[in-house]
Amino acid sequence: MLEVRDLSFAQILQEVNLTLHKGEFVVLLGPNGAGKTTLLKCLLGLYTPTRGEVLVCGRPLKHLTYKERARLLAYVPQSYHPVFPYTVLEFVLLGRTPHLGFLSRPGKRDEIKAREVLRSLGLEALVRRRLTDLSGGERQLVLFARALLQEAPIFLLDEPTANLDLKHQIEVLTTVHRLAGERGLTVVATLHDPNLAFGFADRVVLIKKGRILAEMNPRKHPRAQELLEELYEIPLEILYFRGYPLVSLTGAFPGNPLGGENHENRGHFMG
Ligand SMILES: Nc1ncnc2c1ncn2[C@@H]1O[C@H](COP(=O)(O)OP(=O)(O)OP(=O)(O)O)[C@@H](O)[C@H]1O
Repeated sequence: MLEVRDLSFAQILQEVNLTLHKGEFVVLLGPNGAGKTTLLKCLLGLYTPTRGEVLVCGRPLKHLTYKERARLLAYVPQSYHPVFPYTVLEFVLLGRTPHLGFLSRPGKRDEIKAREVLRSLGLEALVRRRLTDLSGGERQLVLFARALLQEAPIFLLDEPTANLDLKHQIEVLTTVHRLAGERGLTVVATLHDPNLAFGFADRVVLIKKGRILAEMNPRKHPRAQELLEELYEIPLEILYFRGYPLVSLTGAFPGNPLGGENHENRGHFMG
């Protein structure tokens, strides 16, 4: 569905190879500045790779028109600062643009779809509110709604849960996971919470200093702890609870006798 071949971008990304399948939910995990957003922007065609290429459904991304790209790829950016005071409904309807003819406007059916998507995310009360007046989390959900309305088969999400409370984090990731399963959507999301990544992703790709450090099966990986410690350069533990890996940082907390400089003793302290 989406293939990254030997991609380098400036000094930021080096020799990235990645194949993303239909219906797969892949999470990019890595420290600040690792290159995750840059990779998403290369996948979108906002940045042109210095080397290598991106293939979408077997076609080089650079050969696709902007409209073709918009039909295939939906993007939710990390942050969005609206300039125009669109209402939520007007803004979400912009997601239909790639499906409309030249100079045509969204019709009644588009509006019904938009309202359905907003309702499915519990946002019906916001329909007439101005985008400029929303909280960061509400705006994030509206961006997600606009991307859903685009009905693209590939979803690129940059920290989709960053401004959301626990309930909405779970709601967004559950929706994404469901859509990947039901509609065969291919999803690439960057996340900063490894526990959410392990809980929802089919595959976790670790990115460090612009390179892929490893790809992991999120449920079980023999070197999970070692790899995450290498990724974040902190001591941590992975505990398994009800079949899910949970990353614990207690070994690094101040006052923990087995933490900090003594973290080589970790693994013996589980209480
Ligand atoms: N337009 C740009 N010009 C120059 N350097 C850039 C540009 N965009 C990003 N960078 C640099 O590239 C590196 C990777 O940035 P990127 O935003 O891709 O990281 P990230 O993994 O998404 O980080 P975060 O988790 O903090 O969002 C950083 O060092 C950043 O400063």
